[in-house]
Amino acid sequence: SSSSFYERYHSLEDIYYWINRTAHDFPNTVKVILIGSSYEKRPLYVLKLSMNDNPNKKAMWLDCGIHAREWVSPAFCLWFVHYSLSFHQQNVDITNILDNMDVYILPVMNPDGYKYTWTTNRMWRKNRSISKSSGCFGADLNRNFDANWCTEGASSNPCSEIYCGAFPESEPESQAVANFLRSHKDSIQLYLTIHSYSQMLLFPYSYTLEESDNHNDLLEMAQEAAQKIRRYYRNIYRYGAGAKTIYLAPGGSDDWAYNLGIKYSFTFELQDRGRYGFLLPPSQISSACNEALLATKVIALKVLEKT
Ligand SMILES: NCCCCC[C@@H](C[SeH])C(=O)O
Ligand SMILES: [Zn+2]
Ligand SMILES: [Zn+2]
Repeated sequence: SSSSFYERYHSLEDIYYWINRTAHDFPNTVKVILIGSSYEKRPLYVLKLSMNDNPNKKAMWLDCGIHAREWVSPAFCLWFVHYSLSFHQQNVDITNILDNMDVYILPVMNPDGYKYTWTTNRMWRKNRSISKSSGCFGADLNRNFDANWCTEGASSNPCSEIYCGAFPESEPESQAVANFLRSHKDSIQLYLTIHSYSQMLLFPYSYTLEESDNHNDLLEMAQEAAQKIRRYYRNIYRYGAGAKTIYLAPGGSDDWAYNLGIKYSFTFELQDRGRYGFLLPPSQISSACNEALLATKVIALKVLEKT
């Protein structure tokens, strides 16, 4: 049954097929937008979910697969699209969200890295650009954005797992996302970026211990989401500003989107807390994605209340 499709990890080719098949099957609500290409010239496809053409609708952004080895992340983007298309008009929460917000979904932000984890090195994190001087590959796309770029919590060593790149947006993948968000910043009110693992709901800032101006709003939203996950799924998610809750991490997509003006910006770290880590078994995809879906609903509904 189709539910088993969404409870498995899929190769990059399968995901590209799924993207085009979904747009073909739902021509009135799903559009494919090519926002750029990866270092190895693979397409960066964004799916736009739009349930109606209300003129002054706002939007939210959801990206997955920025880090190659975090396979449950793309699994959630597919899960979210399937759930939205299957339960719009049935589930009151997703109906409320989709009636009032378009959703831009980037299922695999780092296709070269994702492919590499399927063919060569399951634990690869970065993209696959090459630094001629060092002969090492890849920049950490979540350190490559123009937000306190390459300060403490990133490395200027191209062989490091947290290499910040040659300069901000030096990588085609982060440049494509930044360009799209810049050109849609007036309509996009919520930015979500999906990672694994450690079960955390994080918000700006990660590049400094300073609090963001709407820190209390963001804290309340993350807290409510974590409390709902605890109540409905009996699972524990920590929450808070990134620098304090996980570690200092400059050049992140969430901090950059926040400073661009997208004042509701979150990084989700999905299951688990280390037992399997990045190698989360497919049998846990549904629980991980249901938890992420609940957090997404709570936060998106609160954004609609507040704006
Ligand atoms: N923008 C930084 C949010 C906090 C760190 C998130 C993790 C996900 Se693997 C990281 O990029 O190291
Ligand atoms: Zn990550
Ligand atoms: Zn992580």
